[in-house]
Amino acid sequence: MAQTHILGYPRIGARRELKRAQEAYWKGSIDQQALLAVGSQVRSQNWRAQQSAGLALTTVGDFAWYDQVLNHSLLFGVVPERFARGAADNKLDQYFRLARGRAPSGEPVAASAMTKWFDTNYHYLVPEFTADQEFTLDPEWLLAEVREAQQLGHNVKPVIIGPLTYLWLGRGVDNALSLLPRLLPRYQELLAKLASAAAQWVQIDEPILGLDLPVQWRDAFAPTYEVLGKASGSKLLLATYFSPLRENLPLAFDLPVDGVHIDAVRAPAELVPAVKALRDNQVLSVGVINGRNVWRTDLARWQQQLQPVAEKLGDRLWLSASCSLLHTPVDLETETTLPAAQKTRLAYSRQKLTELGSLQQALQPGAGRLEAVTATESRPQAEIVAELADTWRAQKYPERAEVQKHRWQLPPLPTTTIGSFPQTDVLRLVRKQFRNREISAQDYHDHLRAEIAEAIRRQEILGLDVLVHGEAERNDMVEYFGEQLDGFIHTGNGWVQSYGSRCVKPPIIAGDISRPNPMTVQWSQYAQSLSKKPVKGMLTGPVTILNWSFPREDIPRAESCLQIARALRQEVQDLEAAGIGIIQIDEPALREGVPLRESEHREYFDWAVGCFRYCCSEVQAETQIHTHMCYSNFNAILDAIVALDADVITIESARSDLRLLQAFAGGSALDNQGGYPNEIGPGIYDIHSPNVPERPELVSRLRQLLEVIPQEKLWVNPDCGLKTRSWSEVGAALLNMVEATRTVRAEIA
Ligand SMILES: Nc1nc2c(c(=O)[nH]1)N[C@@H](CNc1ccc(C(=O)N[C@@H](CCC(=O)N[C@@H](CCC(=O)N[C@@H](CCC(=O)O)C(=O)O)C(=O)O)C(=O)O)cc1)CN2
Ligand code: MET
Ligand SMILES: [Zn+2]
Repeated sequence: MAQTHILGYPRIGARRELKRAQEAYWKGSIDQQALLAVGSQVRSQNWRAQQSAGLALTTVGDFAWYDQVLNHSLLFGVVPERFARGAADNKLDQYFRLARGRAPSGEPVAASAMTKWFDTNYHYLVPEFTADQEFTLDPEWLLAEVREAQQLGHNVKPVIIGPLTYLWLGRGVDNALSLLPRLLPRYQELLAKLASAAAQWVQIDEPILGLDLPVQWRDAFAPTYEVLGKASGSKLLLATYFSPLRENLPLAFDLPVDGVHIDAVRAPAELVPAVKALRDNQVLSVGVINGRNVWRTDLARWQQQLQPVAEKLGDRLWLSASCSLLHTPVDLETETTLPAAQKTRLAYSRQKLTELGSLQQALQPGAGRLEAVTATESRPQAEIVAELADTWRAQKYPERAEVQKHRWQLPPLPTTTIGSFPQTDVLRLVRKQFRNREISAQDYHDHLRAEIAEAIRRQEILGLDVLVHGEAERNDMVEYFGEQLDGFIHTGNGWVQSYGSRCVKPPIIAGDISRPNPMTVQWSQYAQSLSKKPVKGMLTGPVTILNWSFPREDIPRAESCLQIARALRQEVQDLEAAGIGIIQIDEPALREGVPLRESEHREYFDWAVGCFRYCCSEVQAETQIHTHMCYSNFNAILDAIVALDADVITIESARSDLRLLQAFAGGSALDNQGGYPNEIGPGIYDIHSPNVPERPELVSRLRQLLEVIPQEKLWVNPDCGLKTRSWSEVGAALLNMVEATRTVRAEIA
């Protein structure tokens, strides 16, 4: 009989218990003991969910106080100098300082860099290596969790990130692979410890096997796993996900491991080759339940496809979700307000465990045929791309720039912000009261207007040049639009971890999308009425709305993206007609939607970039279009960014070096690119940390920027929106930013 297991489970808790406990601990309102207790509760609930769904193994090691990659940095002693002080007495606080730059004990320090986990909206903390990096093993946390689960009666399968993926994720050395000989012995020791803790199986994740790997990285797999296979007293399950294995498929199955997991949702065509490549003593774990979406699985389809595999492999077939369930919400049972008709179509993490059991039953000899779902017809992607062929604005940038310069009369180095201002406790509370019908729509709207007026007043006092309304009306930049548009389901408790304690509630695209009413016009218009300075209209772009929602599975993503773009184009036109002359269309998720395999990039950019341009293809030359992106690492997609043809782009750059900006500035000897031809606002300070930037450091940052970017193209702004910060931090930081800009303006006048 086929066995069942999962690669990982969400750790936020069914009601975001962990988030609340973390934040309370950081604020000082609960002590460490209380935080530890909540973590332990979440773990035992997760394990019980797996056990009671009949899974053969319980996955342990997927829990983290902040991030699973950071767990590994502590596991292997990858702790940069600046965090080492004061560590001995409080390990958890050291961990939080690495993650966020501060903790209840110890001095504030610059936090580790954060970046996207493959093509997801989850962020991990980047390991910081040095050329003389030493690795030490500190397995106590992991071993304690293994013991904790065993004491609760679980058949434990620990999960760790494999050495090659871990090194791949890090920064700080030119060739991280050169560190492998020093890291590998620590993995050997760890595997020995897990085996003596009686782990029969260990899951070792190597998702980089789904990437276009440089040859030296591919070549490193065989010798690495030769060593690990021998060292391990446990059986090893090599887990891959998010992408087809393609040329790495034979490589993966040839490794001396006892099983391989493939993502059959992202790579259905690899099921047959995987069965062929499987060696006699290996198990094949097939991820058929989608770990990246919330729709119920078409089990009939998998019953049919897996029947012959199940007959051939017997208990060497393992059934699983495609990837860790970290990326789906926890439990559909906590949704109390969703209509039954919607609820029956959905499966969150807990329901996915049940689906595994149902599929297992359906693959038993003599099981009845499951009822098939009828597929909807959809038009081919080529037709969509054809519809997007001509979306360029009537005038080219140089011509537009002239008109816009004349219209706005901005000072050199114009200052602005990215859109959101602090979402205060009061604001969230008022929104909650409105949602629970404790206050009227009128009262809620009055409150929002007061928030907007306050944001405008503060910006006027600070002396910023291009203002924003502050996004007070938005719970989230994607969820808000999902609620305004037809075709989306919005959930009450569909939370997914984004980073640390921060979660998002992605809306679900359930049908064709359209815009019944203007979505932002009244707020922007009100804000503009309060100031003579331009106030930017603020929209989330079509690609970001798509990528940060749960998509339909019955039509191509490009089709939904175009539907969203049509709705946004109407909104853009309405904003322009209401006198909003600068409109920002954020596309922070353009980057993460890029397929992991380069061969698929072209097709993605054709429709993604086309959809963005479609939103603004009708506006007047004098209307200035801005866009915004975060999470640096833009070099590889600069051509696509240029093709968006926005008049101004603001990007995150404070934590990255000038190499990034050289690419934007052009003339980089490395790739010989022409750079970004329009205006650009590289973020001059990091908004993810509570630390306030000092004026002298901002002045020198601006001087550096002027060395690579021409003065007439340079804007001044923070890295990203300010919603997660407090007003006291924001006021102090922006004042320093404006003052630093004045200093530098005087120098160039
Ligand atoms: N979708 C998305 N992805 C993104 C970003 C983003 O902004 N949106 N930014 C980047 C970084 N990621 C981020 C992700 C989340 C948050 C964030 O602030 N999340 C908030 C939730 C935002 C939200 O929806 N807030 C709701 C309130 C939800 C809530 O918790 N309400 C309480 C009541 C209010 C309270 O006590 O706080 C409750 O229901 O119990 C609102 O404003 O209405 C959080 O986890 O705390 C920030 C950045 C990349 N990916
Ligand atoms: N306009 C948005 C904001 O300021 C852009 C955020 S990008 C994650 O919050
Ligand atoms: Zn941003």
